[in-house]
This record gives sequence, C-alpha cells and structure tokens, in this order.
Amino acid sequence: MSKALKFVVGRLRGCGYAFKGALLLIKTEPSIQVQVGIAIAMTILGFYFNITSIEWILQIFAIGLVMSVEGINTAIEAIADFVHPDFHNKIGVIKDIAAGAVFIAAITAIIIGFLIYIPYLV
Ligand SMILES: Nc1ncnc2c1ncn2[C@@H]1O[C@H](COP(=O)(O)OP(=O)(O)OP(=O)(O)O)[C@@H](O)[C@H]1O
Repeated sequence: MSKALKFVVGRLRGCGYAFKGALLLIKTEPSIQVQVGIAIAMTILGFYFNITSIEWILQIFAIGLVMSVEGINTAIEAIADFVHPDFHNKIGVIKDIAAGAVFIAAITAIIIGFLIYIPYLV
C-alpha cells in the first residue's frame, strides 16, 4: 500500500472510531440525550421563526459547542473513575472543573439563544 493510500485509510479509520464514539455518547450519556432533545427543539424553533443564515450558524455553533464540551467532560469523568475509582478530593476538583467547562458553554449557548429569539418574540 502506498504512503498516501495508507494515510487516507488511517484517517478514514479514525473518522470511523470518532463516529462510533459520538454514537456511544448519544446512546449512553443522559446529559447528551437531553442536549440532543434541546437541539431538536431549537431546530424546530429555527424553522418556525425562519431565522436568518447568520442566526442558524450561531445556533448550530452553540449546539455543537455544548455537545462537544459535554463529550469531553464525559471522557474526563470516565478517565477519573478509571484511574481512581474511590472518593478523592482531587478527583472531585477535576470533575468539578470539567463540569464548569460545560456550564460555561451552556451559559454561552443560552445567551446566544436569547439574542436570536428575543427579537422574534417582542
Ligand atoms: N471519586 C470522586 N471523588 C470526589 N468527588 C467526586 C468523585 N466522584 C464524583 N465526585 C463529585 O461529585 C460530582 C458529580 O460527579 P459525577 O461523576 O457523578 O458527575 P455528574 O456530573 O453526575 O456526571 P454525569 O451526570 O455527566 O454522569 C463531581 O463534580 C464531584 O464534585
């Protein structure tokens, strides 16, 4: 197999693993499932209010931001539980920081949501 073909096959295989990971998140992680529900509701709202292209971009970006940070948070929690299954203050701090990142992403998305939809409601 040529070097270029090996590279392409390697990247495609990597995409496959990533897709498997995304499916696993959606199937097993309750917070991601809630976020998928919110994403569907926001998409329906977007069509209902016929939001502009820029507003779609911001909304899709906000949804992607929250779900990807939540995925990273889930991975950090899994690593923490794997390396130290017992209670430990440092594990608690690590998990709190990871959850804090999700909180920041969620607040950002909520502000974007308000900025998009308030003008349609008033
Ligand atoms: N092993 C631990 N040692 C110390 N504190 C912990 C430990 N596990 C959890 N905690 C504390 O409990 C909080 C919740 O942890 P948990 O792993 O249940 O995450 P969660 O936010 O409920 O995750 P999710 O709902 O995404 O599964 C952590 O943020 C941390 O403060």
